[in-house]
Amino acid sequence: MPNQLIHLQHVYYQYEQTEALKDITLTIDEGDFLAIIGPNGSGKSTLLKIMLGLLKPTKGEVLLFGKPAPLFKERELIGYVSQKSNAFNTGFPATVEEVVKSGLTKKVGLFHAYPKNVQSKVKDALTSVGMEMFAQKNIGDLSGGQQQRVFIARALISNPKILILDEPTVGVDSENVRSFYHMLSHLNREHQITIVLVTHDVDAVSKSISHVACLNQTIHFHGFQNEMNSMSDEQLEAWYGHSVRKVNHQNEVQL
Ligand SMILES: Nc1ncnc2c1ncn2[C@@H]1O[C@H](COP(=O)(O)OP(=O)(O)OP(=O)(O)O)[C@@H](O)[C@H]1O
Repeated sequence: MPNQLIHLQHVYYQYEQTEALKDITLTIDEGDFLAIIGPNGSGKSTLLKIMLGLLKPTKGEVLLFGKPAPLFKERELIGYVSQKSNAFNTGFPATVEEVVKSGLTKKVGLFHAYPKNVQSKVKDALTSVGMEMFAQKNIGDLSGGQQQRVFIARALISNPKILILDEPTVGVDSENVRSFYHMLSHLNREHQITIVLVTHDVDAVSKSISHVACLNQTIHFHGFQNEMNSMSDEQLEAWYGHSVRKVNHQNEVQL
């Protein structure tokens, strides 16, 4: 039986005025590469925050690595790259190496010494995202896509088992989006890192992912990427909330 890293059971989340999530039951197994897709305001970021244990569900249960979320303490097992990472102050005078090293802070604490092998950890993290040549560059001198890779390296330095990314390709130009997803696919397949991401790039991401979840308050579909092609137009419209056009490219679905 696959190892369940995250399990949500009948989860609801209510902001003051808005019911953001309704009856979500979802399991993420070790090795999955899951894309969560859905229209604006459909609850994607809220769902990620629930998975991270940052928001407590109004109703329902969240298990992280088999433990109820409030009892889960091994935070370094879950790497997170937020939407805000790419709104980084590009004038900030930090090298790529320093940014990646700062990912260890939650493990060593602010005033503790870094481990002796910190340089090799930085190098390994940068190599895994194809950015080892940029270690001494100022982060502000990199493109949006290169910065995102550095933030992923920062999340990877504490050896997480799962990486959670909220719209990681915002600020990545369209030519580089596919190679960005290819890099994530490499992390998933070669480094055995489970990946969950929120994205609007249904077409570009489809070659890399194993699973897809279609969200609009509740989960309208969760399954293998190629099974999404079997969703009827009625199901797609119920999910998306308005008329959509499906274009099949062998195993791809474009909306
Ligand atoms: N802090 C908050 N307080 C009140 N309502 C909120 C808050 N955050 C989100 N919401 C509402 O909850 C719903 C889900 O928001 P969420 O940000 O999770 O959606 P999303 O799918 O990530 O949206 P987008 O694609 O636009 O980023 C929306 O109706 C939003 O207005």
